[in-house]
Amino acid sequence: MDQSQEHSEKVKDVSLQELKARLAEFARVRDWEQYHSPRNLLLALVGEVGELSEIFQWKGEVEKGLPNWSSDEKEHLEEELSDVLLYLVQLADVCGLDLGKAALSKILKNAQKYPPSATR
Ligand SMILES: Nc1ccn([C@H]2C[C@H](O)[C@@H](COP(=O)(O)OP(=O)(O)OP(=O)(O)O)O2)c(=O)n1
Repeated sequence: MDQSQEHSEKVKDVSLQELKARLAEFARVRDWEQYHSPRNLLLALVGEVGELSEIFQWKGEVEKGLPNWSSDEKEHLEEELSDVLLYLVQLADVCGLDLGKAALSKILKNAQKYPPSATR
């Protein structure tokens, strides 16, 4: 079993708090906190959204579950999705916001704005 397989076996669920803490440590030990301003992180996030979009660019519509994609293509997609998530988590953190709490609260607001009966 290689290191990444071993890692994915061990990881059952991942919290935003854990990602936030690990990313803060990653930046701290490299002395990169000085670069991680809200604006810089936002630009990095947008750059990664661009890289994510490139994966789908020119492909036409893609079937859910990606049945025709190679494992390399799926791994590439996992990496770009992760980059977006990791910059998003860092952006919320340096803004002093609790992203998990905010997202749950937004889901509640969305449900009030779009009640199930109104969407049928
Ligand atoms: N100042 C930085 C630089 C990188 N990262 C982390 C967040 C992303 O998960 C990843 C981004 O690294 P790269 O800029 O090397 O981007 P890619 O991984 O997309 O590489 P490439 O652009 O060569 O495909 O590293 C970070 O937290 N802070």
